[in-house]
Amino acid sequence: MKLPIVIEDLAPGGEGVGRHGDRTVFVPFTAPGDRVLAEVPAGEGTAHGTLVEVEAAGGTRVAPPCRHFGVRDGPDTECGGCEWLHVAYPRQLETKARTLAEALRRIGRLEPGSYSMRPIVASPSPLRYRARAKFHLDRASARLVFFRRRSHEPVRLAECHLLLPGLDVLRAAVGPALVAARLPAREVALEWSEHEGRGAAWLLLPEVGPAARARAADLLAAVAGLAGVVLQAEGGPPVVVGDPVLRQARVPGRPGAGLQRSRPDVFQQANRGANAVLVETALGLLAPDGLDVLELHCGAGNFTGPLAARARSVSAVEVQGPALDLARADLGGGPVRFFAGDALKLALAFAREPGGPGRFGAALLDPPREGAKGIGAALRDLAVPRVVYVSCDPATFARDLRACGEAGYRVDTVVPVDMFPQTRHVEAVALLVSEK
Ligand SMILES: C[S@@+](CC[C@H](N)C(=O)[O-])C[C@H]1O[C@@H](n2cnc3c(N)ncnc32)[C@H](O)[C@@H]1O
Repeated sequence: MKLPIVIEDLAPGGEGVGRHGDRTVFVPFTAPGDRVLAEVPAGEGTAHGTLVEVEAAGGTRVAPPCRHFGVRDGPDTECGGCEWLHVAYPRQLETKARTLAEALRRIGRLEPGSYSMRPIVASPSPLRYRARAKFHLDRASARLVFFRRRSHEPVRLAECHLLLPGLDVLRAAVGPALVAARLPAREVALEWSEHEGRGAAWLLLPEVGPAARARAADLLAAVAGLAGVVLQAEGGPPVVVGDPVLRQARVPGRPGAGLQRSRPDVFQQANRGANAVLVETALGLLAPDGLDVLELHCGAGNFTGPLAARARSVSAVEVQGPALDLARADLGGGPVRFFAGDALKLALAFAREPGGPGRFGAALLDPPREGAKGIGAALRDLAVPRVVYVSCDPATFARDLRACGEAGYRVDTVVPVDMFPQTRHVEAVALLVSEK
């Protein structure tokens, strides 16, 4: 049935949310203040509706710049890449900060006011900010595509307003070249270095043998600006063709502030401008000057380099070999010692060593989306007085902060950072201080 609904807010899942009588209704592609007509399943209670028409636009609605965004009304619409291209950026920021505070309260048992919540840090660019992205190859159209929202149907991209212009050009060239080179990639990751004006690709293939390597060389010859490719079969080792190791400026436009190696199969923050602010925020909170620092989940050394410039020593832990290779190539010889392995196991092992407790004056951790279960107790056993936790998932972040609280740490400050404008995702940094 079609129901009139006034959209009151944005839900943590990204949809607009409003009420019809006593029913709460979630409607994608709506903005707070919109008066809409939505198709809603009959019944009672909470419902998920479909937008039929915006009868009157709310004050937070803006015109989305992309032809692929919004309700399905033709081929290549309802792209799953963005959620909030129709919502004014200040409202996106406000919603993200509130979602984070709510997760901290509900899951972390951290009441507002019991810690200092700083204003959310905006991305320097709300559009055209991505230096890397993952695509699928649609062989029928010879295009790199995103999937439609909640489906595996291809959206054959003619444009994407999240990609840096150089990455967008690479995207358009790589799809047809993959088909011409007969490389049946199931997934494709592309990365672009604004500093070098060149890019690299990672291809997930059914198998990687001499034929795939020869075809990858054809691909490199065919695509201007593509410097190298990493080929991988499911569960297999990465195979490098050409030179896929890019140099990214740590601060975009300021190569003098340092360069960092990256490769498309190794984790790296996609939003280089916001990443520079994230690193500065985390180090500002940690104050690592002159300290021996433990860094967990160091990846390719995003925080490690700036830490090494200020700390007395850095012990950096990472589980992924190629990430460590990049970090070592950039930072070997400095005051950094790298450890390959699981963050929790190594932290516990450090704590058991003679002189372990008290060995580190500060710690920084930046785990993947799943968080770092058990890390609170390990940090307590190490007697680390100050810890900065960087997270891309409010739910696991809140869970882990709660466990850190149970292990004797007080959450002092939290800073939300927007790494992913036009989506519901939010990054967060917390400073934890030992109460012991
Ligand atoms: C969110 S990324 C952060 C990487 C890096 N700090 C950066 O800013 O680019 C998380 C990193 O944790 C690593 N990782 C995942 N599980 C791990 C574990 N159990 N032990 C150590 N590192 C792990 C991943 O390989 C990845 O490099």
